[in-house]
Amino acid sequence: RRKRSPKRVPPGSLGLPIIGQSLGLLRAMRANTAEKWLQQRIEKYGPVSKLSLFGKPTVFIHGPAANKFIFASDDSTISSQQVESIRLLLGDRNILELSGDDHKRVRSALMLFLKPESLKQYVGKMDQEIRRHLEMHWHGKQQITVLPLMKNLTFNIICSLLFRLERGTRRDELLECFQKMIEGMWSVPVKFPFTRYSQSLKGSKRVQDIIKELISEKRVELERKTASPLQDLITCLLSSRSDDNGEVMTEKEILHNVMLVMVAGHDTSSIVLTFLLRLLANDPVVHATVLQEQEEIARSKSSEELTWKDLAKMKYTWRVVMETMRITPPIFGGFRSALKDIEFDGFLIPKGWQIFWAMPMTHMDDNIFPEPSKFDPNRFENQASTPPFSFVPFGGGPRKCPGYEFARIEILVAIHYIVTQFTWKLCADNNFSRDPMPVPTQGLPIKIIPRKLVN
Ligand code: HEM
Repeated sequence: RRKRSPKRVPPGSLGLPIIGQSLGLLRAMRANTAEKWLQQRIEKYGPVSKLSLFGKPTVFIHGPAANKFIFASDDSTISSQQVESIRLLLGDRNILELSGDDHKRVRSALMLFLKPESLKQYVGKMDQEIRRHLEMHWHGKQQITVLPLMKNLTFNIICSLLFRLERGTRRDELLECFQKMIEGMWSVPVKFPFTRYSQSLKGSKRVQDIIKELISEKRVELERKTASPLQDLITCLLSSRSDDNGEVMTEKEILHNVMLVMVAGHDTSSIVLTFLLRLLANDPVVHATVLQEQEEIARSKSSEELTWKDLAKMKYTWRVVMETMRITPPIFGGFRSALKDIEFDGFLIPKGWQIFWAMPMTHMDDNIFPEPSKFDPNRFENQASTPPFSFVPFGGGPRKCPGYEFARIEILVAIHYIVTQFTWKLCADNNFSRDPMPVPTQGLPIKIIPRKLVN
């Protein structure tokens, strides 16, 4: 009988105990040189290497096959893995913590509201929220800072669409506590009273209390039939029923998943919008083409508000959004955990080790996207030509972002009104750091000039 040779763990070094290579990676993220840092590893050790990150032995993998392995493997082989500090803030029954049937059940319930057929009817509501935002925060101003405003906008859209929580003192309080929670989310999880993390925990506690109140109120409204099941995400989750007519999600699961959706949906879209504005300021040709497409839509639209049909016409603008996410994906990468000994590319990933994947490694690969640093939205003209698992800003497989359509609608509606109502110029340099999401210098201050509206 042929003896199978034992597989070996990938080359590389685990570095110093506990610290490993964490500080090096974090430093590179902040200096926006993380891609270079990873490239140097690849040159030194090859495409698969071992290192130690955040106290755990880790295998770094990259490329389309690695993305496929991460996104398409079944969750008895590798599991999604969240940092303990974040689990404490969002709750242990949020979808990122779930696997197998639990994950499928909660995901299907979320999709009832987030699927395009449901969201179609809310384009008008998003439209109103965005126009109100521009009226309040842009008109009459000469200079604004984009990132905080976009965060405010996406938070308000989430409150209005997902919770039907309209403007007022409760929404203001929710925003205040939510911001407190977010500020310390990625800080060192030390729970002394004065640390950022303990402030974050306090914020999370108050956010959870407000969401619990909302859930109870909506439960009563549903019973009295003064609310409809599809009016917002919470009523949708409360109303979804299993085959035996039982509730699909427990109250705790509804709470923890509402917490997660608030975080997942607010940061990512606001960053895409911010980088889109930065890019349009830097590229007059792309800006002119987007403006032309949006002005044509403004001229031809049949009602005051944009409709689902109008969004379908924004083909070039969406390509610009995709190219923005290719060059600066809001999510740099992530971690999974090996649940058993696994082989990848001829190497052993031992049970219990982390697996680290990084999105920019395929987005900036010149074999997949020629001249990767060039901003060229037309590379997405024929989307079928992009190889599978190469362009993954929304992830892939069973955990692919369920908020894709929600994000598409809010980004397109926002950009429609911004380009047709304003021109703008950057006031700071073009640099950004990662924290771990990309953050432009000073939050991207811009000078704005209102345009004459087209008829
Ligand atoms: C441009 C905006 C967005 C980007 C780039 C984005 C990106 C991603 C990515 C890459 C993942 C997968 C992470 C992984 O596999 O480890 C993900 C998951 C997720 N996203 Fe998004 N997202 C965006 C907007 C949203 C919005 C608007 C919502 C909700 C309204 C949302 C809700 C979620 C949820 C719930 C998951 C977890 C899915 C699961 O584990 O099954 N995202 N997102």
